[in-house]
Amino acid sequence: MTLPLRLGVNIDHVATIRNARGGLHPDPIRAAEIAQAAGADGITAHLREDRRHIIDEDIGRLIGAISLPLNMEMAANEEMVAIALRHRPHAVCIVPERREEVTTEGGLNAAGQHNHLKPLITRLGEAGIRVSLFIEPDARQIEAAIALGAPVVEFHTGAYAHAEGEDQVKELRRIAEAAALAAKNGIEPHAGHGLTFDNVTPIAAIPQIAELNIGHFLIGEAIFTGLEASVGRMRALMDAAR
Ligand SMILES: CC(=O)[C@@H](O)[C@H](O)COP(=O)(O)O
Ligand SMILES: NCC(=O)COP(=O)(O)O
Repeated sequence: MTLPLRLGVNIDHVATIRNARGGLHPDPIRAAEIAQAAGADGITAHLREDRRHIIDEDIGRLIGAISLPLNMEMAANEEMVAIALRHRPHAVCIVPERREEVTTEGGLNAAGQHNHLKPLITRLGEAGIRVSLFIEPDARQIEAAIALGAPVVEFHTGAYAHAEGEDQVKELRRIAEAAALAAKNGIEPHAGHGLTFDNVTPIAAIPQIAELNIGHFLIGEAIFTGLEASVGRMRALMDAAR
């Protein structure tokens, strides 16, 4: 059975441009509204510890302004859990963070942090927030997600996106096998990072994957064609892949 494939639009880098001058324009909330009108099924926003793009006020405003589910990406720490419990987004996705990183460079080491992650995941789940773990497409990390009781995992597609030729085929196979393993164990598989018009189709064609979270490329493309067209084209490519 092929599941419907949802598109989560990550609006982080609208905030990157806004923060470049410290003002209010461009407003990430306006971007979320346009993305919704263009076919997005959800909005993703990464509240990083260093607030390099999305800031705390954005989370509160997004929840008040949009009817789409908000997937708040966050590090696994008490500060972020408190913010999530205060705002109650539809979902959180726990991602690894290092201040010196340019972007999320790898997946969460769920297998090596069970005792740290388990209470956080439990508290968030008890608050009615759907918890996802941003992991590599790796059986050991999937087994850790099962042990942690995470209902969703999101596979880091960065290695796939940056690979070429046979290496990209191998990464695609890793993701497909990981999606099948997660689904077989009752975990809903998502995917994201580095996806573009040129590389999305094979990922979108993986039948078990229920959601793709895509941001940087769509915001960059929007500079040239507009956000509505950028999101609309990604939506069409994902639909055509199914
Ligand atoms: C987890 C992931 O791959 C992205 O959703 C994340 O938001 C990347 O971080 P930046 O948006 O800061 O590049
Ligand atoms: N979790 C992936 C995401 O939200 C967007 O990643 P990217 O498309 O900005 O690389």
